[in-house]
Amino acid sequence: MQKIFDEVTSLDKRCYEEFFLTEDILMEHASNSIALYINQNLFDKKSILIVCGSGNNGADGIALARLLSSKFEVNLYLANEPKSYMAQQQFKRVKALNIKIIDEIFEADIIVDCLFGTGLNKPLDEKFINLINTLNSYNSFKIACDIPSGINSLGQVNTIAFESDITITMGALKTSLFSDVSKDYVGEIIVVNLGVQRDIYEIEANKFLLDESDMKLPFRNKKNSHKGSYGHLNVVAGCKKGAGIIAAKAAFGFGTGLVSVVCHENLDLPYHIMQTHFISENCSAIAIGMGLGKYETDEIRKILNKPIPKIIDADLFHDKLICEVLDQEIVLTPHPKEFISLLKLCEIADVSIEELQNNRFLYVEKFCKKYPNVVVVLKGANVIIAQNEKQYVNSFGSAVLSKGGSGDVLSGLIGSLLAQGYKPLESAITASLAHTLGAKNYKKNNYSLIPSDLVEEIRKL
Ligand SMILES: NC(=O)C1=CN([C@@H]2O[C@H](COP(=O)(O)OP(=O)(O)OC[C@H]3O[C@@H](n4cnc5c(N)ncnc54)[C@H](OP(=O)(O)O)[C@@H]3O)[C@@H](O)[C@H]2O)[C@@H](O)CC1
Ligand SMILES: [K+]
Repeated sequence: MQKIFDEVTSLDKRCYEEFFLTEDILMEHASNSIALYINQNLFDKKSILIVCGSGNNGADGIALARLLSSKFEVNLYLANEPKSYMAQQQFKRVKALNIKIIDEIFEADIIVDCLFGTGLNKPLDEKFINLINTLNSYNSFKIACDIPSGINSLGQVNTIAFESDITITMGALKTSLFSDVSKDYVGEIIVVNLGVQRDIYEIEANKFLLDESDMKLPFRNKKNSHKGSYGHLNVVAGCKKGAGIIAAKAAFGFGTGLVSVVCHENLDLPYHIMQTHFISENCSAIAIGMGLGKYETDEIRKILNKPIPKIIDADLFHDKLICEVLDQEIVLTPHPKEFISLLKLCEIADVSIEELQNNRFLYVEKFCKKYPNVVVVLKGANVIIAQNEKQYVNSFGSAVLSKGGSGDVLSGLIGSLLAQGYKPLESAITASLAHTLGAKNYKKNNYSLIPSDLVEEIRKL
């Protein structure tokens, strides 16, 4: 996994003060890294439009123009006068080299967006909205320098942002690149060094970007084992029984030895899934909430109070009952609408979905501060998995998963690992990664996935 930082100004400052690097050295590495990417990956292109703002993001772009000027047809556009010290220095250098500065933008093979980076500090005015709109309309290969212009430090987009194919970000990953809103703008994200290796540039962090290697699939090491060695998951089914059945099938395919659906009515289940009317004697984990609908509160309370690992989903996030069990080390898998209900029930915040989506990391942090034992999996374009002070981002998700039933598969996967004895946090991380990477492997198209396809792909991981 890779560290993510809310801000990097203090990390840049540490480079000056502790490693005696200058702003100029850092910037030369920043601009050189973009030049290197273009030289190595886009050498067949001819023209480049570099669009610069007045601060150091703009300065990166002006330096880039100097580095690429003899190899490409470079068109440098300064949207505002260079204002920061480094922007003025870089400007002096390109002027001395007679590099072409254009007054009007036009489409080029490559666009590099150097309008605003970490310094965006107010909403864009009409001039910049129009400029970014025009850039977005071009059919060029689009590179964002550090951060797509228009995304602020909290990962919010006020009106518009640059839609990049790739974001080359300086020094370390930033939280703002992983808001749900940012997902439509950042493209592929590449981190480059600023004169010291990344592990030296970076300090301790509480946020992490998950990599594929963080998925620890439940491979079996014991040769002398039987089905009981791999746990017994009980999935509590409610009114919408399909949800529980989808979860049960996913859990079975993910390695749990035995899976039973708990339901008072007789169900038509696949032959390998069992049915029980009450929680099984040897139950090693419970999945509850999905499709629950109307239920007998006392019965659910009794189940929730059993000292057995649990994954809780869906309808229970709208019931005060949930607050009674938040001291347990349980896994909760709310989507944004369910999470705002949970925040309200727990008297943490009464906010709209928009407010939550604009500040996902913040509200997860507030929740985990109050309930440090709970593992939260906040669904979204970038899933946040959190416990206590640590937050993990799974950015492998895609629109393929935006379907009824996808969440039930996830609950089943988490329940499966809990039943097999994995810890709640590791269960949530591996299950979430398997869920999104399985969906990524579904190659037919991005609209037709059904839960059984997803389970099939996950079984092949
Ligand atoms: N520090 C380092 O060592 C290194 C830094 N590096 C690079 O520096 C970047 C950060 O630079 P930065 O701090 O100068 O901020 P930046 O993003 O250029 O924006 C500030 C400028 O924009 C203006 N402005 C803001 N909002 C606006 C708006 N809505 N509409 C209009 N104008 C607006 C603002 O104007 P002002 O507020 O002063 O009026 C100011 O002039 C960072 O992302 C990375 O790319 C790398 O080279 C590595 C080494
Ligand atoms: K930018």
